[in-house]
Amino acid sequence: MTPLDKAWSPSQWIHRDLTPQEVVLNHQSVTLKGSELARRNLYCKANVRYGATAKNVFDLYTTSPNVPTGCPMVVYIHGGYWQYLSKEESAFLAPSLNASRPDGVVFVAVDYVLASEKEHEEHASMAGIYSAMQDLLRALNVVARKLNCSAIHFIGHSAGAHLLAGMCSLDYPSDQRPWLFKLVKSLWLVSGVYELEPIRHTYVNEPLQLSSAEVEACSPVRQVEKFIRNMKNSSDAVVHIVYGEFEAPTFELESLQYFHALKKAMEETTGGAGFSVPEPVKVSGRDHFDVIDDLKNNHVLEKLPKMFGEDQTATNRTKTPTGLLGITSQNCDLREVSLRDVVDASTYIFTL
Ligand SMILES: N[C@@H](CC(=O)c1ccccc1NC=O)C(=O)O
Repeated sequence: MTPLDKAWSPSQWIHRDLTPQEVVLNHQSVTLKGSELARRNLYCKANVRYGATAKNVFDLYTTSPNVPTGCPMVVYIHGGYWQYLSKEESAFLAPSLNASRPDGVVFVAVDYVLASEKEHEEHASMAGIYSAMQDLLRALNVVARKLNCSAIHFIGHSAGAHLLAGMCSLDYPSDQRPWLFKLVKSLWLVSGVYELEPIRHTYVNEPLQLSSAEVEACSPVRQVEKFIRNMKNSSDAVVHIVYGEFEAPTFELESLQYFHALKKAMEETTGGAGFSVPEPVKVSGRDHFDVIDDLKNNHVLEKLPKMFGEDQTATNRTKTPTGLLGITSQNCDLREVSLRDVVDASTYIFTL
């Protein structure tokens, strides 16, 4: 293993009695088991299509098929260097998040095409994976508005944090930005990668084959102005940058550099950014993997109330439930959907 490969292998830097291979397998098994618990105990509407391929789907998990008005939506985008894992391992936070509020949450586990899935051709490139995030944001807005969600919160881990930051740094038509970002209340960027150039010189690049154009367009640290342009339409979102104490030093640096790039660009923005970025949180005693595995039960859970703010104990809310059954999509091209359709349609665009 070259020093550069090691620097970009989070499994090599753990302080646990496991081999690097074991720690990756352990992450997969913990997240899979947690997700199976969600599938057993929560209502799940699987495979809602948001984009061009059969992998551009997400699953919705709720405490009941009738979602009370005002439930927040929480979206999880998995990591795995754009090559491993799937939505099947992405619902492990759903049980604890659903239990953390009286009305639960609408939890969304996202699938996306992986670079290793060559059958998806151009969608399996970084540019393809990245641009699918536009479709994802549009689709989530459609569903959130249909279910009368009060807010959307995003959690991305590792490569998923990269995609989440990327989703907020893409070019959107200016007339779409206000409604696409209006519901966004928080981003949780956990152990992310924000600059792709170093990765191009490691084993991670074998399936990715990054071009220099992709490195430029798909490195969020190089696109902070677009992030600010988009996110100033959010509802005063908080951007949390989180990483573990026992990360590879490169990963700590990625988080700190992204934080400073955002801060600098925010300072240079006239009229205020419309969102805030607290100091990055370095979670003690955690590595790249258990920093997210344990989000459900200890150190970071105490931060979760902040995720929902005053929604926690909302009692005076009008509780008109909205049927989750109404939002099954079958081969529905969400890119054709406008906000008007979603708000005005008496019969919804999805068919059962
Ligand atoms: N080959 C990597 C694996 C890895 O980075 C990873 C595995 C599962 C979930 C997230 C990961 N990291 C970034 O997305 C390693 O050695 O740690």
